[in-house]
Amino acid sequence: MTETFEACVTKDSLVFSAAHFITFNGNICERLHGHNWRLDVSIAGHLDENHYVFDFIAMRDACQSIVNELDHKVLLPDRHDSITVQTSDDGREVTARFEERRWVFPVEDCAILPLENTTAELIARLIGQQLMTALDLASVRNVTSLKVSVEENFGQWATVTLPVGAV
Ligand SMILES: Nc1nc2c(c(=O)[nH]1)N=C([C@H](O)[C@H](O)COP(=O)(O)OP(=O)(O)OP(=O)(O)O)CN2
Repeated sequence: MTETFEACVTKDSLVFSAAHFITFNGNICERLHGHNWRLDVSIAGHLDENHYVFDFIAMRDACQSIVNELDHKVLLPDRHDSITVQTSDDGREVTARFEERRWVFPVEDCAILPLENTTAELIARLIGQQLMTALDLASVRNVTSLKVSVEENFGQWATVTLPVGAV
C-alpha cells in the first residue's frame, strides 16, 4: 500500500448562517428554520514538489468565498419535485411554494441552488463541485479525492467524497 496524505481545512470563519426547509418521507415539509452550517474540507493524494497535497491557503480562501455567498441567505432548491421557486418579473422577490404554503423573500436574501432538496448531503456535494472548479482540481495530478463535510447542527453532519480525475 502506498502512503497517502490529506490536507484539511476547517475554521470558525467557515460557517454560514442560513435558513432552509426540506421535504422528507414524501410530502412532509419542514418549517423554515436556520442553522449555522460549518464546512470542513479535505483533499487527499500524494505529495507534490512542495511536499504538499494541496495548499491550505488556497483551500481556505476558496472555501471562504463559497461560505460568503451562502451566509445570511435563505437556501432554496430549484430542482425540487414539489417545492417551486420563482423569481418575480421585476426581479425583486422570490416566491417558494409547497402545496398550499407560500414563502416570499427579497431576492438578495436568497441563494437559489441547483439542488433537489437542501439536505446537508446535497449542499456538501454542491460545495464540493464548486471547489473542484475553483481549485481546478481536475488538472492537479497528485490529488485523488476531495472530501466535503457540512455540519448542520452540533454533532450532525453529512460528508461527500468526490473522486478527482487526473490521477
Ligand atoms: N442525513 C440528513 N438527515 C437530516 C437532514 C439532512 O440534511 N441530512 N436534515 C434534517 C432537517 O433539516 C432538520 O432540520 C435538522 O435540523 P435540527 O435542527 O437538528 O432538527 P431538529 O428537529 O432536531 O431541531 P432541534 O432544534 O435540534 O430540536 C433532518 N435530518
